[in-house]
Amino acid sequence: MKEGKENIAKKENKASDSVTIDSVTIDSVTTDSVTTDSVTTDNVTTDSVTTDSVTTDSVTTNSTTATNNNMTTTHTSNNNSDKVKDNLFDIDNSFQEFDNILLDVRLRKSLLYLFKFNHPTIIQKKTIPHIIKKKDVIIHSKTGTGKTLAYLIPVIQNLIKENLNEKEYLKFFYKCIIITPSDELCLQIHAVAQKLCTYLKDLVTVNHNINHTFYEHTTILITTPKLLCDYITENKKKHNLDILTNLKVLILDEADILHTTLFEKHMKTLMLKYLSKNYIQKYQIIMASATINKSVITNTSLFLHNPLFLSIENDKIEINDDDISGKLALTDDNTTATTTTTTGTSHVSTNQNNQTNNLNFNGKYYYYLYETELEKYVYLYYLIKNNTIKFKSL
Ligand SMILES: Nc1ncnc2c1ncn2[C@@H]1O[C@H](COP(=O)(O)OP(=O)(O)OP(=O)(O)O)[C@@H](O)[C@H]1O
Repeated sequence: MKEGKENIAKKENKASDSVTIDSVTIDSVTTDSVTTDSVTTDNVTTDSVTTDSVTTDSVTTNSTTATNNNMTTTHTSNNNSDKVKDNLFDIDNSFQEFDNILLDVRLRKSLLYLFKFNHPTIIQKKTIPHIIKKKDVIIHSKTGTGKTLAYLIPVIQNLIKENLNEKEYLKFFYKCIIITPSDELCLQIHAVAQKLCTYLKDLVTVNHNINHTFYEHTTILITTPKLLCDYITENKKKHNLDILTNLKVLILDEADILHTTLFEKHMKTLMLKYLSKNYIQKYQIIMASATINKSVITNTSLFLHNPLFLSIENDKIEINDDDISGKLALTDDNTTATTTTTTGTSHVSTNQNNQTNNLNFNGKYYYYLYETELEKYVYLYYLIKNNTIKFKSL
């Protein structure tokens, strides 16, 4: 599937090649609850970035000028935060390009200069405003539609805001944990998050604990269910340290796979013992998945707080804790349609259109039909595990 994803990226890059980004002028950047007077960012490689007037809910930035490796932002506080907060995004009209959404300048810079992405995909457009408002969401869209950035962009934006005023030792102590089924996926997500945080090294740091090579604390930790369980226990035992005390966002990527029996033991421990919704503090939960079925929603109701179901296929559907099964019929139909009967049949297709905005899927994909969900995931797990299929697939 990586092949397909790279093609999407290449296509989008091609489109953005025609846009000159030597000099960017930002008219409006929004940051709330910032009381810092001065924020300095280094490692900026832009030729010239100038922000003329930056208006924020609780902050008005008078001047932001970045030249080569030196960018300084000056903020002045204002108290009107809550009203404006709800209008962070004009969801219907203006959120067509990353260039005109209200993101931190350093985040936008990495999107425009490093990723060379100008436009959000449909699922990103749909998701980002809700995550930025700290809602629990379930992101449901086909593989390769940009779910990773759909949650990373708003989560990192929120972490930037939080960390501007944060005590130094709390900035880098596990504010966000991303759980995903395999080491390979951890590394892939890590690479994307790392790139997105290129200009934010003093505010938001990212790491994974694959191969247990990771001993330093970071703002974002990317991990698997087993590694996370081990890491929590190890820290408790050895250092009497609860690594979940500072948690603000929990993300389950490939949530459908995480809820198969393959991961049952560790997911149950995490959900019932460490991360249940009765856990001491409330944190935001985001789930991303290409297929959502009944068991996923039932299991996650253990710890989701009034989630929004955001899907490309269906319009936004509200799922309340006490109304889960009713809503499920909707998504269940979609899911079963793609996983029906004929055992062992395989297909190869090329040049399929997907549903993202102006993006076409040009790679190859293969699919096999199995009788049960479990067989499908077991098969897939071993394909990924043995590196037969690199990167992700569904
Ligand atoms: N806004 C964008 N513009 C152009 N390309 C994008 C954009 N967002 C993501 N992409 C590219 O699309 C590809 C697929 O993205 P991603 O891996 O996040 O999809 P996904 O929906 O998470 O897939 P999966 O279900 O396999 O996790 C990647 O190569 C990514 O770089």
